[in-house]
Amino acid sequence: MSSSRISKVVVTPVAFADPPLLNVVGVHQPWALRAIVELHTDTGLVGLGETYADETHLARLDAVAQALPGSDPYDANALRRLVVDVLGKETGGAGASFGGMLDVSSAVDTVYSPFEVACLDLVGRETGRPVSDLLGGAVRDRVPFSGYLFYKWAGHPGSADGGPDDDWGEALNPDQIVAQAKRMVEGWGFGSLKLKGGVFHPDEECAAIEALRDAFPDLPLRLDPNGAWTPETSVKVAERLAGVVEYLEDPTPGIDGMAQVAARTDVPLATNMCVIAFEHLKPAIAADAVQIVLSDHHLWGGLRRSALLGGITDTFGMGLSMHSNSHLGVSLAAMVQLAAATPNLTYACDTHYPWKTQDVVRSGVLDFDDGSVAVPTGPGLGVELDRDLLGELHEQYLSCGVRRREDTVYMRSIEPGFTPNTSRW
Ligand SMILES: O=C([O-])C(=O)C[C@H](O)[C@@H](O)C(=O)[O-]
Ligand SMILES: [Mg+2]
Repeated sequence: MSSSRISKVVVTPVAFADPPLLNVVGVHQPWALRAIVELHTDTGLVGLGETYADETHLARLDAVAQALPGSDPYDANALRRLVVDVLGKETGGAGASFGGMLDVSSAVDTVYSPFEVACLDLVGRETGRPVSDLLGGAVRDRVPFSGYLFYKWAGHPGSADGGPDDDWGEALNPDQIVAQAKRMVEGWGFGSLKLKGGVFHPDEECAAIEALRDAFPDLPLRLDPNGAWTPETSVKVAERLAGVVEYLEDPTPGIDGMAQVAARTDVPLATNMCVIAFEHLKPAIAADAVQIVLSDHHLWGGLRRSALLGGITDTFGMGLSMHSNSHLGVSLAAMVQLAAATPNLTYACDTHYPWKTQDVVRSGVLDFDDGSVAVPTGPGLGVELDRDLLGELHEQYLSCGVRRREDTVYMRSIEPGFTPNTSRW
């Protein structure tokens, strides 16, 4: 039994430069926000977690952080009770919204997650075991990721507080998407590709997928329009891309809509939008609405609950993939540890990692080779904070002015008439 207790909790909001990546609700702001959670113990250890940093979420993290000293990092059930209690007092059980695409009915899982990850990091450091061992043991020593392609502008248009322009250039047509994919494949070795759609008419996005198929005959492909299409259009796209994509991700919103599409196509449907909490699994499975669930430990309540999700998808014969949002190295390490210990991870995981140019962890641990990351075998998550970089990215948070993810608001500052493309086509 451990004698260590949590003695101090530090939550540091950070901002890092993010390119103008387009999606169904708008465009990424010049700065992406994350919060880095540090749990210090009275035995001198530090455990790490990473999560969203929208200001409402930050306030909830801070409330939990204040209540946490004295807690036992081994007692995940007590941690969850504490989060439920604190949020009950702070919010009366309100949900949370993360940038227009992800709304959750309860904030418990998203607030609990970075603390649970940091506790597992602590326990791993104390016992000398990698987090994958604490989740049941690694079943693979490398975790495959897919190259995440985005339509994008060449740079952030004339924003006074804009971040530095990126060197990816414009990607607004099939040729430019293929060029982006070549850079992803050549630079990181990805063995599968996902295109973020929901930006242009589905015919154009299908043409981009077909151009990718011609350019990369052997790579599995995915298209994710984040619910931009009606069920009718989704069926037409599925007919056109049958045999071309390994799955279509959230072609249309909602369990009912996805079920209508699933009934009329053999193309597997994946989701990180209509099944984002345990309560959604029963209706989705009953309606056979989705064949693949994208797990996400930030959203599903940490690593153990994500492992539980893996078990449920296995039980019901569903596929399992992994979702990402713009993130830094602590999240990547947690994703890698979880994926390492997930026997039925049937698809390469998503990651936004190639899109960022800054980090808070020391380099050299989480390198991509052949599109995959070697599972760290050292204690805990296997990554260390670089305190200079943490300080730098915190300064960027303080000065950048962004306080929540607002893709639609930012898009409207550039195209005032913009309305989200949800169910548009
Ligand atoms: O698979 C997904 O739906 C995502 O990756 C959601 C993200 O928010 C993505 O759309 C983005 O970064 O714009
Ligand atoms: Mg998705």
